[in-house]
Amino acid sequence: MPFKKGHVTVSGLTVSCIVVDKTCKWSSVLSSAAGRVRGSRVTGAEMCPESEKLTGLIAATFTPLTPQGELNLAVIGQYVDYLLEKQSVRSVFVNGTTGEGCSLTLQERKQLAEEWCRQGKGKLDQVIVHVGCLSVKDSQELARHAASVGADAIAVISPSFFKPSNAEALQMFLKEVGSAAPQLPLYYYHLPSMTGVKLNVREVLEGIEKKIPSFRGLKFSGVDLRDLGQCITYCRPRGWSVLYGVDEHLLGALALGVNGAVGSTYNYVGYFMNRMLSAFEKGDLSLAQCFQFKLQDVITFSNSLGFDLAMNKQLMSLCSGLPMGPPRLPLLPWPSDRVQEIVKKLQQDMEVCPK
Ligand SMILES: CC(=O)N[C@@H]([C@@H](O)[C@H](O)[C@H](O)CO)[C@@H](O)CC(=O)C(=O)O
Repeated sequence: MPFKKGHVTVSGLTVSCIVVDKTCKWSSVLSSAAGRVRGSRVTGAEMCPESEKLTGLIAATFTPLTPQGELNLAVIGQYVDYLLEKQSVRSVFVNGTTGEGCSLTLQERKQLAEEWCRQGKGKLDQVIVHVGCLSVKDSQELARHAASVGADAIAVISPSFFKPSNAEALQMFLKEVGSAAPQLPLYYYHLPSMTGVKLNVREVLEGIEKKIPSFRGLKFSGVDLRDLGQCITYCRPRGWSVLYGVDEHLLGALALGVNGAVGSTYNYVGYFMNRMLSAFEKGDLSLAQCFQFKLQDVITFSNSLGFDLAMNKQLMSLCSGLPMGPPRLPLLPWPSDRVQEIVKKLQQDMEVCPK
């Protein structure tokens, strides 16, 4: 794929970027390669080829439940088509925080992973399955299963009840999980606000490729941009992906060089945030800022109403028209009129940036 090395001046700062040939699926400085063909495997510790990298917007998927609170797998097929056609989002992160993964049984997580891989085959670019559990044995079981159903990668969050006391302990945990699916790219999912595990991620990365040949990068859902920058410095020469997970901070992370983003809002404003990526790629910082500021307005407004996963899930149902159903206990649904207020705010804010 022909790349043109381009130089764009962004408010006096010269940003050298690879302008990917427009025929590429994601003509974005983020991807520097089209989404890879699904189903390829890790072949060893060599540098990750560009085409293998996880890039662009990745939707952290919600888990559809019936009104009785049971899995509603029948929705997944429509969900895949909705993401592709309405949001221009081509990859998913399944059973994560947004998916209430830690509130599901192992069996339910396996059923979801299998259904997303089945429905996404030939349609989605990447199906990443989150396999992290409090128990290393459970995580290994989910990793083995993810490999057996054709997932493209696995991600692992740190255990959060008994927490790793240092970077080495976390590396050992990740190594044990990765050993159950040595052919699958493995990503460490850093989410300190929920796990309480605040280990410096750059320290977790030190020498990890020697212990985990399948390690391929990070999903960084934290706000420590110094640590993020240090991680990018470590990952970039190895060809690994650094995916950012705080949607309302994404533009700052893009400036540091993240390869892509995983988040809940890309389920319903993915089309909008893709426009932010394109503006950033073209060096139109003021337009990119417009998109980011608008998402921040919406998140700030939502937070004032008590925004949590339950409200986010109801918001997804209203925005997409897909029946996401109730949250699982201990989360409780919110009054619908409160969620409607966010829909109204979204509609007002998300259409005001220049076309
Ligand atoms: C704590 C949390 O749920 N963070 C979200 C964000 O997308 C978050 O919903 C968004 O930034 C709005 O605050 C993601 O990082 C979670 C995620 O990627 C996942 O569901 O695995």
